[in-house]
Amino acid sequence: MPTPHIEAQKGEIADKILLPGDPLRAKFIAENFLEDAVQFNSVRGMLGFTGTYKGERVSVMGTGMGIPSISIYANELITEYGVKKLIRVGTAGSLNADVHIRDLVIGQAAATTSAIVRNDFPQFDFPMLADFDLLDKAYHIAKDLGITTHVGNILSSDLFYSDIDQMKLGEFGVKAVEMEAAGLYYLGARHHVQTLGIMTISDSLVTGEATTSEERQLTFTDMMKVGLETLIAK
Ligand SMILES: O=P(O)(O)O[C@H]1O[C@H](CO)[C@@H](O)[C@H]1O
Ligand SMILES: O=c1cc[nH]c(=O)[nH]1
Repeated sequence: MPTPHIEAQKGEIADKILLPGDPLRAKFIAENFLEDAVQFNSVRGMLGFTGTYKGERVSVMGTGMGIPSISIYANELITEYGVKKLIRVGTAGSLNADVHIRDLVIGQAAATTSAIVRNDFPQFDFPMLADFDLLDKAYHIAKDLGITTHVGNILSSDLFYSDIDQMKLGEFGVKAVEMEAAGLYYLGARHHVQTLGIMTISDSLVTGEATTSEERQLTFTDMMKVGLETLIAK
């Protein structure tokens, strides 16, 4: 049965999915990496596709920007369509001088300005963690491909334009800021499914550098490959 936000029938979505924020990035992945890709969603322009990658059935779908948006899609994918492995492939801003534009950052854990945890657990701090099996696989796949990859804490901010001193977290080793991973990890814990965030550094809050659109395209391709290889790794 279709959900309020996804028009696919049951069975049209694979149990493994890549989740870029940008629905056009989902289309790019389907067109450039998947064979026999079929579009399963266009509700609100949030494009989703299922095809095969190296013979394995996989899906890719946009999530929109921010934790409220990714939480809607991840919830429906997990609870209504039975998705078990969800990997975000996003962009992020570096908070750390050692983390350069075009590098990959794999979010081992995600701090957040969102109240998602405090709403449910007012008396606890609840660390939001990536699935270790996916994390381990992604790191080794990226390393074997020769891609500069950092693993560690990230910040999932509610605001792209923030007045908070996010750079302060860089002093505590937080690698980068983006806007969705903590929400995805929280739902992974809630529903006992595997989740991971792999981000490409598109800009640096430390140096002010930013990638060109051509460079971003090439680096995005590395991240997509690592995400897909991780999804199908045994
Ligand atoms: O490139 P995506 O995956 O959308 O990720 C990042 O880019 C958006 C902000 O420009 C936010 O969604 C942030 O998390
Ligand atoms: O959320 C994001 C994504 C990319 N760059 C940023 O500074 N923030």
